[in-house]
Amino acid sequence: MTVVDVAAGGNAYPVRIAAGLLDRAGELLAPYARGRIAVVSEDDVWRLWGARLAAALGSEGIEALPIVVPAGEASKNWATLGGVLDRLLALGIERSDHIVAFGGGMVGDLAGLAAALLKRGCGLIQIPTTLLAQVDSSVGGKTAVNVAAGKNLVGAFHQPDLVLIDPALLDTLPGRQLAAGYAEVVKYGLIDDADFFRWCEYEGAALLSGDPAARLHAIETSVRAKARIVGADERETTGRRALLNFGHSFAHALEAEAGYSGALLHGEAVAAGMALAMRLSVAEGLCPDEDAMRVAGHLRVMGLPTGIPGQAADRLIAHMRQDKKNKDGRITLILSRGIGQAFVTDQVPEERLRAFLRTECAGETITSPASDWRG
Ligand SMILES: NC(=O)c1ccc[n+]([C@@H]2O[C@H](COP(=O)([O-])OP(=O)(O)OC[C@H]3O[C@@H](n4cnc5c(N)ncnc54)[C@H](O)[C@@H]3O)[C@@H](O)[C@H]2O)c1
Ligand SMILES: O=C(O)C(=O)C[C@@H](O)[C@H](O)[C@H](O)COP(=O)(O)O
Ligand SMILES: [Zn+2]
Repeated sequence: MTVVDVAAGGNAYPVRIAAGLLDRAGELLAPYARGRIAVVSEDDVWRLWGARLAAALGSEGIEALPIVVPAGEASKNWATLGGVLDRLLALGIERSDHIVAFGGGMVGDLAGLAAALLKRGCGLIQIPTTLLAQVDSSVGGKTAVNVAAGKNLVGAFHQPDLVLIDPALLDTLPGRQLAAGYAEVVKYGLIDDADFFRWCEYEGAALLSGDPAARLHAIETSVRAKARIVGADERETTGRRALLNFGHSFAHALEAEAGYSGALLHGEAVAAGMALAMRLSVAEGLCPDEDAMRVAGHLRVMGLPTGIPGQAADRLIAHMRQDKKNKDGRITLILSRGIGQAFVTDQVPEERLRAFLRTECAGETITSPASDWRG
């Protein structure tokens, strides 16, 4: 088993990674349970894997108390959060108890926020079931729901006490979801690890086709990168953690335009957003064109969207004005000086950003299964 420690929130917590870990959940969760433990999940994950988790917990005499919400990003909202909190209260969950988030990033963010709010904060354990959640959302303590004004605009930092990553859970994940999660893997290469981006170019296809070694390498490298950045800037105050938002200013605007529907997955939006961030960096004279082309080429080969034809630049800018990274009314972006050299800036005037987006929105469709989406 690989263990990566995340130093955040005053305490370090372990991220345990190994195929088959789900079946050891009873033994690993026993120190956090008192004969029973609430498990927040969603219907597809619970149908596929709920019995395995319940059996693993049962083997140590722990009763799983499932709270199951509908699958999909549309559940990451106030109403569902309220329902989860009511259920937790009805179950008599106490502040010293732990809640298990068992699902992808949607469940992780929703259950994480419920844990942050319940009785002003109870314990949280993440058992991520998508590639995206295993490489990104289960680690680092960001929790949130989407609201009418935008993506993730209401939330809290609430670190888990334990993260259990079982790559074998990805065996049932549909290919489109794997590819979407892969966008966040590529992100770590683009932030500050050019060698890892090169690894992605060589091994990304193996990872998506289910190769266990490639999968494990991608998860371990991603979790280590995330732990390093979160450890340096837990609450995104120095700018270091904001690097994890590479591609996200655009991505969140695109997701809002898609109405948080399954038409555009978060990871797909991040892929398009990263391609845009690279091209904007080129347009600003910051980054070699060949790097932007290399990134877009790789994402496209992996079945991810890299363009935004048919979108409305003004609408995207309106969403971007709500971004949490903005300060003093200036849009803050993560741009790039080249692969592995991302940085934070508020130096792109809104009018240049608008002109860039207008050109992009008027661009040609670049076809891939995911980029059929036109908003
Ligand atoms: N907190 C963070 O740091 C952070 C980081 C990245 C993304 N996010 C958030 O995560 C969310 C996206 O997460 P996601 O991509 O995991 O989406 P998701 O949680 O909606 O899961 C995607 C789909 O995969 C299905 N699924 C999950 N596990 C499965 C399995 N093992 N087998 C078969 N199907 C399975 C789900 O039913 C769902 O339909 C977004 O809300 C995003 O904002 C948060
Ligand atoms: O952990 C972080 O920090 C990230 O930015 C990771 C992102 O992949 C993730 O999508 C996150 O939820 C975005 O955070 P937000 O603060 O922009 O809502
Ligand atoms: Zn993300």
